[in-house]
Amino acid sequence: MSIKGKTIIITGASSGIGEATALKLSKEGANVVLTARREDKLKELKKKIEAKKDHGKALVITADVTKKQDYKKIIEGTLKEFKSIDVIINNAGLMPLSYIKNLHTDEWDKMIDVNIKGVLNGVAAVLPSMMEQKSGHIINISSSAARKYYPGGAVYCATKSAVKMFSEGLRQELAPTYGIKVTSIEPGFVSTELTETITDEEIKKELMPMVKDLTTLEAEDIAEAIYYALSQPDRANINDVYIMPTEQKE
Ligand SMILES: NC(=O)C1=CN([C@@H]2O[C@H](COP(=O)(O)OP(=O)(O)OC[C@H]3O[C@@H](n4cnc5c(N)ncnc54)[C@H](OP(=O)(O)O)[C@@H]3O)[C@@H](O)[C@H]2O)C=CC1
Ligand SMILES: CC(=O)[C@H](N)C(=O)O
Repeated sequence: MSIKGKTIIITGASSGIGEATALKLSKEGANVVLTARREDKLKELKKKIEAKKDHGKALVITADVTKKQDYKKIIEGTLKEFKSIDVIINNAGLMPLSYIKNLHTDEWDKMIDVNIKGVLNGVAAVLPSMMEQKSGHIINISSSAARKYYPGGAVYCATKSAVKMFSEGLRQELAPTYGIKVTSIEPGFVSTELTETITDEEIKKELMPMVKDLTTLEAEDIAEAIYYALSQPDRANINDVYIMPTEQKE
């Protein structure tokens, strides 16, 4: 199914997976709403997209996913410019890994606020118009971390498990009744800015050298997986996509 002319909101579009996804989906003709906190990065991306022939349009709306009033701005801005909302990709996230004994409780709070509540806020914001039009697709970026613990990941893994299970509940409640599709994307290591959110010195020493020797996934690989989920016929819902670097054991 073509996504040409569809309206797609992408959170965390200022770098990594969000940025690569915006480029891929606009290349396929979708109109993308780019949201994140760093306006300069979003404006650069909009320029890049609109400089390409045959790409969809791009709209920049700066927003913090933890703020419900920012979502109001996203929805109003999107409907004003593109008239409908077909897809939201709840991608914004952070990963300040740490060992529990080090009690980085402020970072635990931040992960819960952005990785879980940010997704809930996104879903709550788009549902009224998707339920009314009886169609839509919600894509939540979970992680391979939803399926297994890895060092320093107790809270991060918990947030990603929450997103995975919430996505399943959302699908069961909304797909059969409202025709709203739901997909959980669960990647292993992807080279992005995400590891820059790590402050715990033990993790930096122990985990990061393991990642250094790995041929990781690229953000473009995840963009392709998202495009695959979006381009299925109406009758097919891709529930989850679990994608790992070939060299990543667990
Ligand atoms: N990289 C990896 O190995 C994997 C990543 N993931 C998940 O993919 C998603 C994207 O991460 P990735 O691309 O790797 O990392 P990046 O650090 O490159 O991207 C994170 C994005 O989230 C945005 N963001 C962070 N906090 C907020 C906030 N409060 N409000 C709005 N936007 C926010 C950032 O934008 P800004 O700072 O401008 O607001 C940025 O655009 C995350 O959910 C991550 O957990 C899942 C599995 C593997
Ligand atoms: C668990 C992973 O492989 C991943 N790097 C993530 O950021 O979620």
